[in-house]
Amino acid sequence: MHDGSRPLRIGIMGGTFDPIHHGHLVAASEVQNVFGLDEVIFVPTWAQPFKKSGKVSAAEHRYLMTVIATASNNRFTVSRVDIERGGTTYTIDTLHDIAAEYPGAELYFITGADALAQILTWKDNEEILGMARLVGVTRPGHILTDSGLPEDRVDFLEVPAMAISSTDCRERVSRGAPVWYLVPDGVVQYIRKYGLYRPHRQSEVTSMTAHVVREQTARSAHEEGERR
Ligand SMILES: Nc1ncnc2c1ncn2[C@@H]1O[C@H](COP(=O)(O)OP(=O)(O)OP(=O)(O)O)[C@@H](O)[C@H]1O
Ligand SMILES: O=C(O)c1ccc[n+]([C@@H]2O[C@H](COP(=O)([O-])O)[C@@H](O)[C@H]2O)c1
Repeated sequence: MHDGSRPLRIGIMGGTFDPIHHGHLVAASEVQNVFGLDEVIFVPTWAQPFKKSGKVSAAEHRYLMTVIATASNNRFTVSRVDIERGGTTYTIDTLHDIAAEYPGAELYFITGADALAQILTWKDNEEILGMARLVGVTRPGHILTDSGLPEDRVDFLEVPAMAISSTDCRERVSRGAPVWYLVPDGVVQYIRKYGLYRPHRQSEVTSMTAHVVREQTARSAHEEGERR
């Protein structure tokens, strides 16, 4: 338990989490343990800059799955900062919002090898490195390199190999294959309850929450505006 004798150490795991899977959870748990983090905050994106053209599930579904997946871990929490801000999700904004909530805390931004390799293309990456240490974790199929990042701001951690991706989970559900043991049980049940990742036959799935309907209406209006 944190006794106030040192700054709080806060991990931040940003992600699309469509859906959250055990690769995310193992990575966060390992970093928490090795770096003695007081808390790891999972931050579901609103619109990741490099994934804007792809179809992503409603943020409320991704947020709720993340809450379900992390609920049993005392040190895991979920933040809505990126969802509430809306627009394109830039990590620099996430860091400013979390830093404002935890003044004086040391921030550790956790990324898989694939995301780390792109960090020099992220908005305000120098400022990101000034605000947080980066922790790059191994991920099967991706090479973990520093990509020219300053050595004193980046740490590398080998985590148990989990060859799981959200893309693979979505693809499995769409063809009726199981995702048990790839994602937490509650997430399997949530996916089934709301008919996620399947061609929708709305009458057969539990109706969507008002939040999701509002979000989908707002996104459609926004996309319509952009087409004009
Ligand atoms: N199996 C894994 N092992 C280690 N890190 C992972 C793993 N899966 C995802 N990550 C990291 O978690 C963060 C969020 O990932 P994200 O939500 O995009 O999952 P994903 O599986 O890569 O999704 P998608 O397949 O839809 O691109 C990123 O930093 C990513 O590198
Ligand atoms: O800030 C940026 O320019 C930027 C560009 C790409 C990705 N990110 C962040 O990287 C995190 C992982 O994203 P993703 O899509 O791989 O789950 C998430 O928090 C994104 O907001 C951030």
